[in-house]
Amino acid sequence: MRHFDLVIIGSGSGNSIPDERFADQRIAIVEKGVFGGTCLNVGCIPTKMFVHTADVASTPKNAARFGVDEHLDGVRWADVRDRIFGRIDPISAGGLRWRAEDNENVTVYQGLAKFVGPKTLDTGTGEVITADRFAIGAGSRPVIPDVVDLDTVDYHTSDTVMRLDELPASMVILGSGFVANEFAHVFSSFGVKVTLIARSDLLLRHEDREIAERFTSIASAKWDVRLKRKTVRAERTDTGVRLHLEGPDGAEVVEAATLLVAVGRTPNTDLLDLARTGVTTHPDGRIVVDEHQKTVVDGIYAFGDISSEHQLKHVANHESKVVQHNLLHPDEPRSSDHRYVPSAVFSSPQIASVGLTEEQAVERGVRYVKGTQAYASIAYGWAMEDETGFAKVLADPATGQLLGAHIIGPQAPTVIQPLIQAMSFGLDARTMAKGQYWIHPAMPELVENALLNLPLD
Ligand SMILES: Cc1cc2nc3c(=O)[nH]c(=O)nc-3n(C[C@H](O)[C@H](O)[C@H](O)COP(=O)(O)OP(=O)(O)OC[C@H]3O[C@@H](n4cnc5c(N)ncnc54)[C@H](O)[C@@H]3O)c2cc1C
Ligand SMILES: NC(=O)c1ccc[n+]([C@@H]2O[C@H](COP(=O)([O-])OP(=O)(O)OC[C@H]3O[C@@H](n4cnc5c(N)ncnc54)[C@H](O)[C@@H]3O)[C@@H](O)[C@H]2O)c1
Repeated sequence: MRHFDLVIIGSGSGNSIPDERFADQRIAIVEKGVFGGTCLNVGCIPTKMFVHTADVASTPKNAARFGVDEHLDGVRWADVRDRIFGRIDPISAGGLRWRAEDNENVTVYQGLAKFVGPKTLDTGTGEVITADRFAIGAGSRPVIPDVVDLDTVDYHTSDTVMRLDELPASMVILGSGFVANEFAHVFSSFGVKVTLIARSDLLLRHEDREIAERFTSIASAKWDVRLKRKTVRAERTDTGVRLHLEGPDGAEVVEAATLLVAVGRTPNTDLLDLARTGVTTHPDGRIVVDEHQKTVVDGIYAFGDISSEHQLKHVANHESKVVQHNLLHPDEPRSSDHRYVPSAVFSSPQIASVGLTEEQAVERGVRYVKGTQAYASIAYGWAMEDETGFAKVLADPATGQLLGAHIIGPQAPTVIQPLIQAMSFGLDARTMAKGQYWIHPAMPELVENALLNLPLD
């Protein structure tokens, strides 16, 4: 049986662990799917390439108010898709080739890893291996909801919908979170009639309520948004799919050419037979880790979607760097920093947030003051004719320390970054607003004014 110093399960964020400092270690990487993981192949990167393309396709809709008349001649789906994957697929293939052929100390196993004993792994390739240490970054996969007869219809998840052969005339999207709202923007901008089915009373209900309410109201004007609906049964039709729903007005049906299921992601722990090696999991399936990303088994670490409550690439990257350090310096371990984890929804409009929502502040009894600023009242907002976007900041009334920040509107994920920086480094709102220049008339003036609008002494 071959023995390694380190085995990495999953080639997503885990692939960045072995660098030149590991040159004297024998390393195995086990990957069951496409090399490079979710973000590169079926997640952040292709979706954002589609989102930008959707932004380009939707400009004519908003052009007339600027006195510019434009029209969309068409969307060449095959060209859109092939531009994106024509860039991504070679990166994945190149990454695999580099690890498998050019890294002398690394062996790549292309199979489904499963523990068969303490620190003993079946690589799914016919070979069982052992190692002193393991780094588990096996990620998550789409949840398939319990809807009667769903298995009898052709449905897509984020894993497959970006590679459709052709654009459908219509799409029903089950779910109301990140994936649902990003793809609703993409496909509706390409001319697909989109219906969104949400269980909750709001889209993006994890966001600050005022932000989710604003988003839901904008989305409802563009898409057929069905809130408070339970999907009970799916049915195949001659032209696609029919969903049977129960909602506030009783039973109803929705039909579309294509169904996209986007109701969350579950960690891939069930594939790993972790009990064989003693690694424990939370009730929701995530691997239990401490602040050093260590599992309960000495020498076994986990990071990213398989263990984190934040299913975000910047978190997976951060945690994999912590694992990398702790593998190299076990006696001086680093801790992961989850104090201010930001997130962004790249839909239309865009949303970004960090820290507490107003509802969380109330629930936790945290004292706060609030400052808001509309894009419509800053100079660049006039330039963009934005009428719906705003920023909202929450701060401690005694110290001025920022507690949370939420932005809906153009380039929100970029505009929010100085607030993430201020929170991470403990810069108070007044010093931040008044202690630096803000380029005029640029979009960060939104942040400056939201800070100045905080009722602080
Ligand atoms: C559509 C979509 C859009 C997203 N957009 C964003 C975004 O804009 N920003 C953001 O921050 N995050 C985004 N995310 C989330 C982000 O992609 C994930 O948080 C991140 O990729 C997780 O990285 P990871 O290294 O933990 O796992 P992954 O990248 O998923 O890597 C895990 C790898 O392990 C492999 N694997 C699993 N089980 C086994 C096994 N038993 N044996 C061998 N191999 C195994 C898998 O095949 C996979 O390649 C998006 C996700 C999706 C689905
Ligand atoms: N921009 C980004 O950072 C980005 C983009 C895409 C995905 N992601 C990550 O991937 C994860 C998965 O995304 P997601 O959108 O699938 O999950 P999500 O958790 O964001 O949203 C899932 C939604 O589906 C709803 N839901 C659950 N079961 C349902 C059912 N049976 N019928 C109808 N609705 C149901 C939930 O109430 C929830 O609102 C996210 O949590 C996020 O961390 C991030």
